[in-house]
Amino acid sequence: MSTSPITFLKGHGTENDFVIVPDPDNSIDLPPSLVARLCDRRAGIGGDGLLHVVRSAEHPEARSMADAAEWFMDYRNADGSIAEMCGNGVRVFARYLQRAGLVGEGDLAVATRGGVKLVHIAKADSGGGITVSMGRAVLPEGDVTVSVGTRDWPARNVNMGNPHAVAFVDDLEHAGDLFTAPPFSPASAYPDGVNIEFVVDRGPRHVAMRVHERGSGETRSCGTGACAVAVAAARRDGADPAVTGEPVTYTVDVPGGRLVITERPDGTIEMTGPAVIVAEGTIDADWIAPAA
Ligand SMILES: N[C@@H](CCC[C@H](N)C(=O)O)C(=O)O
Repeated sequence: MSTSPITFLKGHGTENDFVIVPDPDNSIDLPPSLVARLCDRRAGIGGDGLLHVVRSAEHPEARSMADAAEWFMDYRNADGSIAEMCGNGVRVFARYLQRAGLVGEGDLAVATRGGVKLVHIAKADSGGGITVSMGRAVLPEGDVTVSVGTRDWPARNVNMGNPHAVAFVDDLEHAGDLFTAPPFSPASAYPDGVNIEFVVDRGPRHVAMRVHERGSGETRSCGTGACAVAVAAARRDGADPAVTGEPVTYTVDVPGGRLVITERPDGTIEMTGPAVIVAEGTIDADWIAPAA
């Protein structure tokens, strides 16, 4: 079977990096094994994940959202697994659409497995950041424990469309090398796996985090994770916009930069951060389908 070359781009948001595969008609076969090879940093292009850019009307998982959002972010983790949402990814996705001339500055709706997300692309002369309305956090009841080596911490279970465990620690070094996923309990809290954030305070409504992402390992940033952290920090600090009627904003530093997260009195969460397209190229047809 002959394989065609694939056009790709590379981009990142706070150094959470992605292989971007534009495929408006959903005609490219992207099995998990190919996604994992593309995301491989030595044998492939390299990325924490892959953004498959498809028209919503052309994708079975997004057709029902096509009236609300023309484009579907078919997000994959670096190991080829599927995730519901990627906060940094959706900003990079919007930046790609803008760069390709498919959308302009201003407002845009993007379909994701976690629902339609509203995105605002700021004008270049006002910083050029991208703000995403991430929806509401869900905080399931129940104690969760995360451990690294001989240390363990209670963690807050926060669902941002995808699952997170947020642990406040004394020192980010206590998270260790994060080469492997930290154990958590009970297993029943996260039947589909979890993204784990380790958090320290930096100042009033200012925290820093490291993350081990489900399906990708330690990454330099996680947008949904930063939202989960901001909500967990606010509740720990006794701040609940639904009670006070006032929005609450946290600055969340990640190894790859800074995200600003605001929770509004109606519970909706906005995330603002950068999104950069780095390169564009073509994936060799022979590499896509190696000889048997
Ligand atoms: N890096 C992303 C999250 C990507 C999905 C995650 N690994 C999962 O499996 O839930 C972000 O910026 O939110």
